[in-house]
Amino acid sequence: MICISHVAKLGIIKRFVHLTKNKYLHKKHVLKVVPNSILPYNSICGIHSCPILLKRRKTAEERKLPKVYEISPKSKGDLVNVWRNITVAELAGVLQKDVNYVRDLFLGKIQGKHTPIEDIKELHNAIRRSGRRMQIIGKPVETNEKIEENDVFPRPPPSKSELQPRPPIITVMGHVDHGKTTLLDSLRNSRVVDQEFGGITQHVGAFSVKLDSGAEITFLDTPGHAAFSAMRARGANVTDIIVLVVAADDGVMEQTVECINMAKSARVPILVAINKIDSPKANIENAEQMLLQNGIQVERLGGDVQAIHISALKKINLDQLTEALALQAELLEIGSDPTGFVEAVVVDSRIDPHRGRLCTVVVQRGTLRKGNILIADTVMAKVRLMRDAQGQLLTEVKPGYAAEIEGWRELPSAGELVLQVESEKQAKAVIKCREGKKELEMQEAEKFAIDAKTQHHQMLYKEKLELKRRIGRFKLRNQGPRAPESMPEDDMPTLHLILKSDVVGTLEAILETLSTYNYPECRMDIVSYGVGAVIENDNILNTNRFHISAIIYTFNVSCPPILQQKAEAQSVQIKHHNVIYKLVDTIKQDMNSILPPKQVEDVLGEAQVLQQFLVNEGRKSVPIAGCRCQKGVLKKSSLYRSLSSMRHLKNEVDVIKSGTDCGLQFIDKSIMFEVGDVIRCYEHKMEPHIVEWDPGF
Ligand SMILES: Nc1nc2c(ncn2[C@@H]2O[C@H](COP(=O)(O)OP(=O)(O)OP(=O)(O)O)[C@@H](O)[C@H]2O)c(=O)[nH]1
Repeated sequence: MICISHVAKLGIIKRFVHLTKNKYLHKKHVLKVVPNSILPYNSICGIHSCPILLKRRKTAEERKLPKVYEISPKSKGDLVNVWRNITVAELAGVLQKDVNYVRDLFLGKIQGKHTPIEDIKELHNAIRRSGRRMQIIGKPVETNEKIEENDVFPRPPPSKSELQPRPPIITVMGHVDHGKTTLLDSLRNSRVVDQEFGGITQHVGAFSVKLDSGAEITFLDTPGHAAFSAMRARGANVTDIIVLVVAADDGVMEQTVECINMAKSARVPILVAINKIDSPKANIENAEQMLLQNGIQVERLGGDVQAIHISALKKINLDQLTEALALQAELLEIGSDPTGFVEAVVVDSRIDPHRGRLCTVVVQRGTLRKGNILIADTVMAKVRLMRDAQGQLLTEVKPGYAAEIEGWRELPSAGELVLQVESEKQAKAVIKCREGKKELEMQEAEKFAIDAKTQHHQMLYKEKLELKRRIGRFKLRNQGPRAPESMPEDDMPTLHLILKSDVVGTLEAILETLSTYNYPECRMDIVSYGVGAVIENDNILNTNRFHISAIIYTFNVSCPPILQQKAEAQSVQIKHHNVIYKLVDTIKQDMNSILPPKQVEDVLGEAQVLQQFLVNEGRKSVPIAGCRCQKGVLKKSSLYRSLSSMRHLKNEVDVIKSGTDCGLQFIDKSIMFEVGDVIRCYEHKMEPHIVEWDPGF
């Protein structure tokens, strides 16, 4: 035992502390040095008074390991309510601890925040580790109202008096290579197109252009298609006008038509830019005619869609295009309310290696400023910096303008609606509530999927049921005669039968037994079945309705004598039973009696090949099997019917008996023999056909 009284050499103490695994090392601690440990005894001796408290630090490995909570064998802690498939986040709520604490309780076996804990035993152990007890209850339903309470929504539309003019937001769309990027590039006066990999638009964002008139226009500098679809998919219609770029040398192409349809379904006005007019192959009339064929009638052809003929590359008529856009925007009376909480739409988001998460938004309402707390779906941002497309820092962003925002905790997706909230606390509450909503939606979707599956199963079940009914497998009190036309017209031997039983239960049991019948060579046709004595109708069925002769099988029911006589007169058989297996036997016999006899092979004898001889016949050598008859007899007339010669020694014989050697030659001379082959002699014979049916008893 050594008493530590002074910490002079921290390094030594650290090593010592590491050895002891004590949480704190204090001068009052009495420590034991294990012989042969890495700490030499002398290094501790001579240490004097120690006024400090040392906290043992975790090693890197220990830091990685989840905290271990012991399971208390007889936990008498608080009782907590949990439910099956409770998630880690939900359990954290129940235990009023954070998610990491809960993860530790599971010893790192469960990681995801929203992972449901399926293993009840694991859950039980984890709760015991927390010193509580658990009881399983049904999952508490969080009502929609409760969830809605914390969510935020866009404000109601502003009144006309609150509206102030704002730049129109333009999306440029068109077929691949028709010049969208070049147009945006020329409008912005930068060379985006040159920097693109393979010439395909990858740059994403939005920028505003100031016209000579002082008016401004904001262009969504994105592959119009993708941005537009993403925004539409999330219900955000950011675009005021679509510029449809059509290359004059190519005309309307597949994607041009798609864009027209998109614009129409979103009810966004179109302005056509017939591009590449500088190209020698340019055919403006043709392009306009093609547009007409696709429902876009330009002004020159008597319609109301403006078409500006431009060259994006040579910057021809670009002013005309922007002026036309400004004019159209004026006609549309585009305006917005720049006051109050910000409402915006995410145009794009990306991660910059130096600046972190960035997201370009177009402000639709309110004025965006540094420090604003924003929320997009379940992602929040505290606006740290705002820049325009040229990278200039902005102090505020008014409606109709775009800005790239820094300060996002995670990346929001394009098309998400961005809303300003009062504080980070409110943002967190909104996120929680939206996550709750999503979970509910997921549960709904799951429920929907389960319901759909159940319905599908029920449908299958009903179909099977119907099938069973048709083959007479299912219980029905009285199943009327089936339609005569439901019987296939073929020559297959068929036993037509009518069943009469005393009670439904027995009838059901008989039908169930009959349903096991599946011998393919004789059909069982249950014409009708029912409960009760044989009635006139059962009998008449045979002659009048079906022109078939069905046998009436009764089970524990009688047949009035008069009907019996009538049946006999009409050669209708009525067979009475009171034991099911006997009834089944009778049915089998009746089936056997209608089946024609079948041909079977009757093995007469077997011979084993001992040697193969090759005998010359004329110029050919033919094989002969030198055999010994081992079973029965070999008959020349029956053996394979292809035997050309059967000899004992040198004599041609007709029969070889068991134990006798012989030489066999087949008509088919290509048959070669090997020692050990078995040659079987058989005859065909006719046998009564016996139905194979195992009803299970
Ligand atoms: N002659 C001529 N060529 C043009 C004009 N505008 C674009 N181009 C050329 O057409 C090609 C395609 O132009 P882009 O601007 O990349 O076309 P895009 O529609 O953006 O293509 P994607 O990004 O692939 O959808 C490039 O080689 C441009 O130089 C024009 O006005 N005249």
